[in-house]
Amino acid sequence: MLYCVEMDVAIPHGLDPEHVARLKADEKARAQDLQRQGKWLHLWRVAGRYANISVFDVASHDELHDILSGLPLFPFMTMRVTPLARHPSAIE
Ligand SMILES: O=C(O)C[C@H]1C=CC(=O)O1
Repeated sequence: MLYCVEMDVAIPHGLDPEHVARLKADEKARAQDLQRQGKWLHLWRVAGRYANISVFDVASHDELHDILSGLPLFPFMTMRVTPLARHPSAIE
């Protein structure tokens, strides 16, 4: 099942910079692991915003929720999830 997920990141200004750097490093490692597993198919920066648009390929709503809620930056992200269905005019 494919899902488009838009993630907006808002890290509070007062957080310890070392903690933030650790969170970002952990997030990057987790995102790259999920890409290698074929679950995080696309990861695009939204130009001009601390946000991304991603496409996930997972088995269920529950798997997607587990992945998203387990991301290290999850407490600082607002997510909008859109389930994707095949478009009848798509050629692949
Ligand atoms: O930077 C972001 O968009 C937030 C998050 C999503 C993947 C990742 O490495 O960081």
